[in-house]
Amino acid sequence: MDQLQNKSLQRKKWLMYLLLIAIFMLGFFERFAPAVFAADLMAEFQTSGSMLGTMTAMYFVTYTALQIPAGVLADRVGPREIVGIGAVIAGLGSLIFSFAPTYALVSIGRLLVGLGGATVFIGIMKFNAEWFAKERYGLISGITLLLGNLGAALSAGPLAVLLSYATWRNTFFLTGLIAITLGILIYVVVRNSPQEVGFNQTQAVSRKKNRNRWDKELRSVFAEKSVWPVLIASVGTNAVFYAFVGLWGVPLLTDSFQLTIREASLYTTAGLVGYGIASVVIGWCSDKAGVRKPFVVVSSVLACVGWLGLLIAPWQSGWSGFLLYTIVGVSAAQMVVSFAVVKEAVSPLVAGMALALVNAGVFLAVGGIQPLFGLIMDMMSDGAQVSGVSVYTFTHYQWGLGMMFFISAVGMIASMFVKETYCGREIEMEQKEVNEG
Ligand SMILES: C[C@H](NC(=O)[C@@H](N)CCCCN)C(=O)O
Repeated sequence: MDQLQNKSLQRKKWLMYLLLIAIFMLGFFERFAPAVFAADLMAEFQTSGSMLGTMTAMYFVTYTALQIPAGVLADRVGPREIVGIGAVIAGLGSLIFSFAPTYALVSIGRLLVGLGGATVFIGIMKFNAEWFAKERYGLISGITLLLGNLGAALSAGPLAVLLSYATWRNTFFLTGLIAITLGILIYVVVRNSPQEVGFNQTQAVSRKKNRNRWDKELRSVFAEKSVWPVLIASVGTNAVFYAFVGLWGVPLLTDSFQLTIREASLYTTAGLVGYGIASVVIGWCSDKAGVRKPFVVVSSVLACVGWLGLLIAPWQSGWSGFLLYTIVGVSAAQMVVSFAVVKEAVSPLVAGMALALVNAGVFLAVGGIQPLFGLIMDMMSDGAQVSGVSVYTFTHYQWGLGMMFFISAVGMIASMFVKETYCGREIEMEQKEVNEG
């Protein structure tokens, strides 16, 4: 490939990445936006908090359930088709949401947003695996996660400001139109791999030769021993962190140290900022070092230190609290390296399925850990309530924190069994041997 061709290929790659990242950020925005509109939605549809919760949870249930199918489709069909069509479905869901006159219809809209959105992350990760050099996979995964979380941050602060100018219906109408436009553009512009634009043709032929039936491939991913320690380690860092910042991190501070919700949110924000920055740093460092496992192990150890600190250290609101929330946030960035390890541990033909398995596993774990934390506190409390709401003290939260520490400790043990993939060099050599022999 001459220099001119290479330049034009690079330009195309970044344009495609930009389109994909735009729909990814929009998806994160839509995921968290109902929190800002909660009061308006409840008033408009005359619903209780639990009905509102059910409606918003539809997104997460569909999203999680469709991760593995999305992985299969990413491998068999390709990111262009699944993300393009997924974005249009999510956009239609958003439009239905914006016009819905009833609770049932608004829920259907939300369900479609989850259904279409489920394809996006796995599609991008598969695209990254095909288009970016394996030596850059950690960095590009870190950047991808950071940008997605920026979309989530936009749905909190700036959206609340926007609300004084626009209604929730206008906002979802607009996001619906943008998603449909992006979906069409992705379908037209994105190509699944450099081979589709004429590069690396020999690789394309050898890949076709090695294809199996999709169910056989999926079974091979579930049977791949090196995927499971990565998943357990990621639960011990990433799932516990998400479960905490998504639900218990703020009430712990308001109940134990009498902070306001606004003050307490600064601590979870510190954790999320640490998570975002560390995602890029860990990805970059791991690529540069040419190894993955030490980064997985160290972040697992860091998670244990953070949760143990929250459990037994004499921390307070103030710098010590900020520090511990930031430590557990930083440790959660392990996910970037985890995604890289699973992608490198399996054949490129099934990378989407392996990434989807780990992502779905972490999502499921978050869904399990959040209620378990509450259940443990309920079991340990004397049932005291004020105006029908349970009252918890720091001692009750310590039981929940103990569970978090336990999960992170199991994750740390699992991290020791994670396979070193040397940033993909190992599987490349194995494939060369297969192709030659
Ligand atoms: C990119 C994102 N997945 C993640 O961030 C995982 N770490 C799992 C997070 C679970 C949050 N409830 C996604 O799939 O959109």
